[in-house]
Amino acid sequence: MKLRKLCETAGLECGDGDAEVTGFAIDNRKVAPGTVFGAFQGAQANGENFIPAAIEAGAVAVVARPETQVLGALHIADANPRKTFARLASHFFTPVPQHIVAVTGTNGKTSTVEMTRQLWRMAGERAASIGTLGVTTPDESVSTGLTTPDIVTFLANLSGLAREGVTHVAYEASSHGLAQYRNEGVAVEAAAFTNFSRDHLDYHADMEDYFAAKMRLFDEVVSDGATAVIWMSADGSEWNARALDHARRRGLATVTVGEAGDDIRLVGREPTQLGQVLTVEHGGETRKITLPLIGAYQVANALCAAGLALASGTPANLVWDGVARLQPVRGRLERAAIAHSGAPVYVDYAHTPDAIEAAVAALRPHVTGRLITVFGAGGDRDHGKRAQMGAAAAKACDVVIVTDDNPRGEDPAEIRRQVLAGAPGAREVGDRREAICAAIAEAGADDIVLIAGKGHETGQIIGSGDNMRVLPFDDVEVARECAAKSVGGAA
Ligand SMILES: CC(=O)N[C@H]1[C@@H](OP(=O)(O)OP(=O)(O)OC[C@H]2O[C@@H](n3ccc(=O)[nH]c3=O)[C@H](O)[C@@H]2O)O[C@H](CO)[C@@H](O)[C@@H]1O[C@H](C)C(=O)N[C@@H](C)C(=O)N[C@H](CCC(=O)O)C(=O)O
Ligand SMILES: Nc1ncnc2c1ncn2[C@@H]1O[C@H](COP(=O)(O)OP(=O)(O)OP(=O)(O)O)[C@@H](O)[C@H]1O
Ligand SMILES: N[C@H](CCC[C@H](N)C(=O)O)C(=O)O
Ligand SMILES: [Mg+2]
Repeated sequence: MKLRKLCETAGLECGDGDAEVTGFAIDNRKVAPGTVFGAFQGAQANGENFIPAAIEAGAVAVVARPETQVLGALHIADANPRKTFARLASHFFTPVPQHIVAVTGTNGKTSTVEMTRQLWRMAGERAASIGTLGVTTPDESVSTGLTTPDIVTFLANLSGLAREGVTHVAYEASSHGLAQYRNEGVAVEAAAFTNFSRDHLDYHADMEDYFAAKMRLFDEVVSDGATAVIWMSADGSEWNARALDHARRRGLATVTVGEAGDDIRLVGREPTQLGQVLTVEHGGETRKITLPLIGAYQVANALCAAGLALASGTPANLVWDGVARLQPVRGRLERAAIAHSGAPVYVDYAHTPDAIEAAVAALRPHVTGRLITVFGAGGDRDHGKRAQMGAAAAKACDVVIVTDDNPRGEDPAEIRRQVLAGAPGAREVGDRREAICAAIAEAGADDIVLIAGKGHETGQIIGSGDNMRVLPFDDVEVARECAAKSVGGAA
């Protein structure tokens, strides 16, 4: 496609620009002849320094701030180059699937996009999801490494999915992704907000800044007239009420969901051994639905997913039938093993204080003995959440073992110390395998073991920069190994 034509379609002024555009890149090392290069100031590097190298490699245009120097290629100047780049690229990567929905929130994004994908699939649609678990299509699941891929990968994935015949996509909009304009430029017909609590304060200045990043989804990213699906918990989170305000101010259709929701109202929840029976009011009808998953948090995600599927036009009877057939999401309260003693061992991706509380609350009704929890906190991430995670575990569990979880560039002992500061009485076992085996060996028949923090992850990240290594590590596999070895039973 000619550059001038592309600019015109995107509503940008690019002068003559008769060069042929062959692709887009935000990393000069990925530039080929005909590429449009996005030069962004980042957290680690300044992409503007790579403009000459990008032009040398064949870039025909550079999207960059007005004050940068671009010699030998067209300068598409904008004070917000990431936004303009996304807009331009979105007119190159076409067509995209007809139905696109997004999910944001501190916890529950991956679960909700995955459940939305499942609901669509059960309703007979060709559906995919994009998020922490990678790109999941009707045929396969491919990891992208980040929750929200970079804008080029995101748009290329969407158009690739459309070419494969996928018509419905649910994607996870992380706060990093939203702040960096990594996932936009396409028509988003509905978006969900799950919840908001502490995380990522290494990246965002404070909770307000973090919330503002999330609110870009309703304020700017979704299409005019889109639907906002908002969880409204019984305890009335102020953040969720504020999210609703944002949606209303933008003039979106709103669907409130939950105990305090008006549109999809959860009026009852009875835990059973392997799931829960929900009473849900929607569209003037009251339904009893058996959700084959445990834990209040999975209900929240399932109902938000239902809200998104309904907003995309999936018929209500198919959506609610689907909710009763949802499959577990990998690494989210996944029952990994049974110890010799009979104690079940669960793996969960809880890595925030709120998530630990939610995961423990999910298991508590199923424990007659002790709840034994093993977890740690990631390195090079929000330090302030560590003691709070420790406190959440210590308050609600009977035995807490603090271990390592992706120490990255930090000293693991120091991370554990910060977690332990909030968890009086907790034990410290640095080696994660040893910690998991200790918990499983100690569990008696009436106990439950929770291994939190890594969920679906398959590696332990040690070191950073050039010294970064990923050692194979899978909580589910390790739990099985330890269970096979366990001789069972606390005294
Ligand atoms: C803090 C953060 O979000 N960083 C991401 C972000 O970096 P950045 O824009 O700050 O880029 P940078 O590395 O400073 O470089 C600036 C620019 O120079 C370019 N560059 C750089 C070097 C070079 O040789 N040539 C070149 O052109 C880069 O491509 C970039 O455009 O954009 C990069 C390109 O897409 C990402 O690789 C990088 O993810 C890093 C590795 C990361 O760890 N990100 C995590 C924190 C993250 O994004 N997590 C979220 C949330 C997780 C969740 O809670 O679910 C996620 O969405 O995954
Ligand atoms: N609705 C919810 N409310 C509270 N906690 C939740 C909720 N959903 C999930 N969690 C907790 O958060 C963990 C991560 O869930 P999930 O992967 O769905 O979230 P996420 O938002 O995608 O996380 P990330 O930001 O790492 O991508 C779960 O394992 C669970 O412990
Ligand atoms: N998307 C999250 C995942 C955290 C998972 C946990 N295992 C950790 O490493 O802290 C992040 O990058 O902050
Ligand atoms: Mg996720």
